This record gives sequence, C-alpha cells and structure tokens, in this order.
Amino acid sequence: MLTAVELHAVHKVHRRGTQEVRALNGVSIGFPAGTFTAIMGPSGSGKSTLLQCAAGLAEPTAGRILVSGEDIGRMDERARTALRRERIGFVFQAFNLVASLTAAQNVELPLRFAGRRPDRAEVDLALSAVGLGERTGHRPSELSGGQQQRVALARALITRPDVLFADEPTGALDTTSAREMLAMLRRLVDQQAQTTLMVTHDPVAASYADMVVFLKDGRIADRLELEPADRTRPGRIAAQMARLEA
Ligand SMILES: Nc1ncnc2c1ncn2[C@@H]1O[C@H](COP(=O)(O)OP(=O)(O)OP(=O)(O)O)[C@@H](O)[C@H]1O
Repeated sequence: MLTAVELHAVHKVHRRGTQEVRALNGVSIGFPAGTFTAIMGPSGSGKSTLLQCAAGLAEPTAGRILVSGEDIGRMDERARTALRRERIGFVFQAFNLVASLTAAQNVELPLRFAGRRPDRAEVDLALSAVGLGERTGHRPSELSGGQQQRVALARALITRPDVLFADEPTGALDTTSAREMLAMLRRLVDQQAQTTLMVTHDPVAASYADMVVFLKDGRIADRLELEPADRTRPGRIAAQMARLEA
C-alpha cells in the first residue's frame, strides 16, 4: 500500500521567549494512502503540531516528512507553497470562510490561488457533493454551522488534494451536524480513497476512522486499528484515552 504521508523521527520545539516547549519528540509514522486516521491525545500532547508539520504549515525542528513520497523539507519555498495549495486540503474547527464571499466564491478560492480559472460546473459539483447544491449563492452568515463546515470541506477538496487534514472539524458543530460531517468524511475515504488525517478530542468522531493514533507528551503512545464493525462504537477509544489521561 502506498504511504501518503510519512514522518521520520520528527521533532518540533516551539520557542516562547526564553522557554522551549517540545511539542513533538521523535515521531515516526506512516499514513497509508486511501485511509482515514484519527489523532487523539491529551491537551498539549502535540496533535495540532503534528498535523501542521505533516501539512507543511509548520517546519519541524528535526526529522523528515514525505508527502506522496516527496521530502517536503527539501523543497524550496515555491514548491512548498504549491504543495500546500494544490496537494493538501485543510479543514479547521473555525470554518475560516471569507464572510463577504458566497459559498461558490469561497470554494473557488484555492483554484484562484493556484492560478487556475475556476470552472463554474466544477464548483457547483463540489458544493452538490456536500449537499449544498441549492446554496451556492449564500454567504456564510446565511448558512448554519454545519453548512459552513461543508463549504469549508468543498473548498478543501476542490483541488483534489492527496491528503485532507482536519483539525477538530466537528469541534464547533452540534451533534447532528457533527455526525453528518463525519459520515461525509467516511464516504470520501470509502468511495474516493481520500487519505484523511483528523485531530479530534471526541472518541465518537475518532470511531469513524480506520486507525486511531494516540499521542502523549509529543510521542506516539499507542495505535488502535478499527474494523468497520467498530465504527460509531467509541467505547474502546474512550477507554484508551482515559488510560492516557490518567
Ligand atoms: N506556536 C506555538 N508557540 C509556542 N508553543 C506552542 C505553539 N504551538 C503549540 N505550542 C505548545 O506545544 C505543545 C503542543 O501543542 P499542540 O497544540 O500541538 O497540542 P494539542 O495536542 O493539539 O493540544 P490541544 O488538544 O489542547 O489543542 C503545547 O505545550 C503548546 O502549548
């Protein structure tokens, strides 16, 4: 199986004034293409830092990161920008939509940044795929939280990225919208082999993944492989989290 993202002995030290915080402390792991991984761990364990480094949004202090087999540390700034714009999709807890633009214009943005003229049919299709075909002309303030996050998902996927990164994508959603978003992410993996890495605190959200990686103190503390029968059965994941937080 191809590995979409590989981390080799990755360290990340954040400097805050004279203080140093070791957010990642020698993380080595591969994420197979076409799979859905949830990253869990106590607050401050390094989850967001891992995602930011793997996506090329933050630079590791040491170690190597490969995306689709390419070492992103060896890329010049131009290549890294192109990687971020065209081969990586990102969804955040705060939807980060541009308030003055319509849903369709928000989805078009990554294509414009990549220097491509957006194709209206392509944008409409992306919004239909997330169930928003009727709302392409709405502005974010005219959409519910769940709908705004679906616009953000369509925007993240419009460039057909190798990897979709999601940092607490359901953190700001009500239970029903959260389940819809998770089911959508799962379908993308099952039907389009969309490699997905998601940081979450929620064992229910993690239970939609194929694998759960647990971080503690910047290291991988454990992994749990999930069978389809485990989906939406968060008990084992919650128990593992409780052990890590004990
Ligand atoms: N930009 C930064 N500058 C300084 N320290 C940082 C920075 N980003 C993260 N840290 C520190 O690095 C450690 C890991 O942070 P990170 O956000 O990756 O953890 P996390 O597991 O995602 O936490 P949470 O679940 O609370 O979001 C924490 O101690 C955090 O305070």
